[in-house]
Amino acid sequence: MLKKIIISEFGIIMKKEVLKVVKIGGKLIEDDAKFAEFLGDFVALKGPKILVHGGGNLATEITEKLGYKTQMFEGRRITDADSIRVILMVYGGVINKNIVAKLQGLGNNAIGLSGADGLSIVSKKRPVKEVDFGFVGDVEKVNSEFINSILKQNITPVFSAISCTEDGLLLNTNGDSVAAEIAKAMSSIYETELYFCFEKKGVLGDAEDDDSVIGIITRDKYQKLLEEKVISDGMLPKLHNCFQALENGVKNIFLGDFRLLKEESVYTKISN
Ligand SMILES: Nc1ncnc2c1ncn2[C@@H]1O[C@H](COP(=O)(O)OP(=O)(O)O)[C@@H](O)[C@H]1O
Ligand SMILES: CC(=O)N[C@@H](CCC(=O)OP(=O)(O)O)C(=O)O
Repeated sequence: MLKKIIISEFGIIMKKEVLKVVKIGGKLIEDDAKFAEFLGDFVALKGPKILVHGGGNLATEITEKLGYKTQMFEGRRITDADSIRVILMVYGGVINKNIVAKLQGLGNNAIGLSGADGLSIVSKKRPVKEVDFGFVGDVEKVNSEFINSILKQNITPVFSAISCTEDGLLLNTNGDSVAAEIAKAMSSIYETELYFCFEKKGVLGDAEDDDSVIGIITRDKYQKLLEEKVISDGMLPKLHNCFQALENGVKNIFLGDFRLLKEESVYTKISN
């Protein structure tokens, strides 16, 4: 058990157990060698852990093969009635089940979930403002007690980027948002750490230079990066989610590539 123990002059204070919430992006899932290395490191993590996966790339590929168009706006997919069917098949089906099976093969018991399972991630359809996102949800509630009941059985929950309304409507939800909302909700029970594993070694100061990783991003730095337009596309919701999580109880947040779970990896840390 990874519990932090602090010895003060008044005796021993037991701190909350550490929970790691790890998000893996769709592009990494498709790279067999990198994904295998990532899964090995994930399985080796001690203590309770949760895996959240994306799959945007594969969803785009299948959608286009079927002759439908893909439209993104500020890093989020505009999801019409045809797209949501593909999303459910790809995220909830082939990707989620393959990851769970791979974890089982590595001796790590796991269970694949969408937000509808145990009504674990409740969302609301994104209101139509400047853009109508269609079947896209914003998370409103995470059922932390249900998720904890799985962790307590030593089973790793593996979440796809699918949420569900109270009325039973399945909605596509940005995977980074799902991870951040789970981490926020679990912070009432655990000391929570959030890891975003994606294509790059961290947040880059220069999009052309893969080695220009910014070590620490504070809120002030984040505002500057936004103003200077150093961040774009999928990095916009990713960093927005990071600061939301930091302000809502998540202790530590890291962004990096498939090696992020290794001790010696290069990464960006999000800080106040
Ligand atoms: N400053 C930046 N540093 C790193 N990546 C950036 C930056 N600005 C934009 N990006 C883009 O954001 C992408 C990460 O977002 P996204 O594709 O949604 O990740 P994920 O693979 O987790 O889904 C990177 O692959 C990169 O193309
Ligand atoms: C609403 C929305 O944008 N949902 C995302 C969910 C998948 C995801 O986040 O996948 P990656 O992590 O691989 O980008 C999408 O459909 O692309």
